Amino acid sequence: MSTRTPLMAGNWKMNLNHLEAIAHVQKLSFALADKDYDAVEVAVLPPFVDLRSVQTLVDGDKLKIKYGAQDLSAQDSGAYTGEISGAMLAKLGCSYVAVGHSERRQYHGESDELCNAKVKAAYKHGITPILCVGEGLDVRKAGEQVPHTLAQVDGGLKDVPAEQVESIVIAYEPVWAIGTGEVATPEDAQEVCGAIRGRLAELYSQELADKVRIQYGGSVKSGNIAAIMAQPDVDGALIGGAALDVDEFVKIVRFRDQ
Ligand SMILES: O=C[C@H](O)COP(=O)(O)O
Repeated sequence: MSTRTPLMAGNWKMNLNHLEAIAHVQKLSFALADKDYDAVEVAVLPPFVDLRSVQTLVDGDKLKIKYGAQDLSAQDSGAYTGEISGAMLAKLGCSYVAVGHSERRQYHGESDELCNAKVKAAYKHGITPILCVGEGLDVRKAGEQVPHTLAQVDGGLKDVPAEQVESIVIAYEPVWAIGTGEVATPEDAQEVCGAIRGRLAELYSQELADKVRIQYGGSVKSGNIAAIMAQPDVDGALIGGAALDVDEFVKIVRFRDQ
């Protein structure tokens, strides 16, 4: 039986300003109890401009909620207008950073090479990357979801050493299921998450592969999370829309109660 602690991470995307972020995290922390954190790791990924407020709240009230960013620069510092470095995120106490979310790949042209540089930048500054991978609808229709996604895993992890990769989180998010209400079936999720674990075993070792947490993401809600989490290679979820509703997010964290 897996000893991996599930990670439920709420990706707020471009929602909630810094005042709304404070109210949201306060409400979430009131709703969650110690036993929730014993069973599941809970994290939020707010917009950059909210992170200082979230840090102050989490530190001041000694909250057990983890937090992180939705992206980072591959560069450390310098003339990169609009970019945010891993060092800056580390200073803000970020535990996690999403890398290569499909919306970054789609709207900002992020390649596997850039994602690989961002994974390395995150580790350089002691932040755990959540490497996002997954296929679009055309790839799914062609039945190529496994090789497509494994190529993204290969690209994102190129030359990243085992001692770093053993802590990575990989989020499998079929693009056709993101924000569409079209959730992948639990079997769809398991097929690709299992293949990702198999690839980690090939690239590194079975021991390492067994340590890595692999999330599913795409229209996760309280009503479908239990069946997805019942799959042997799914270790949590990256949650978009449903994470903006505290009550719904808490129900997802408590998936075992359903
Ligand atoms: O990062 C989260 C994913 O893009 C899923 O978003 P969603 O839950 O709104 O479908």
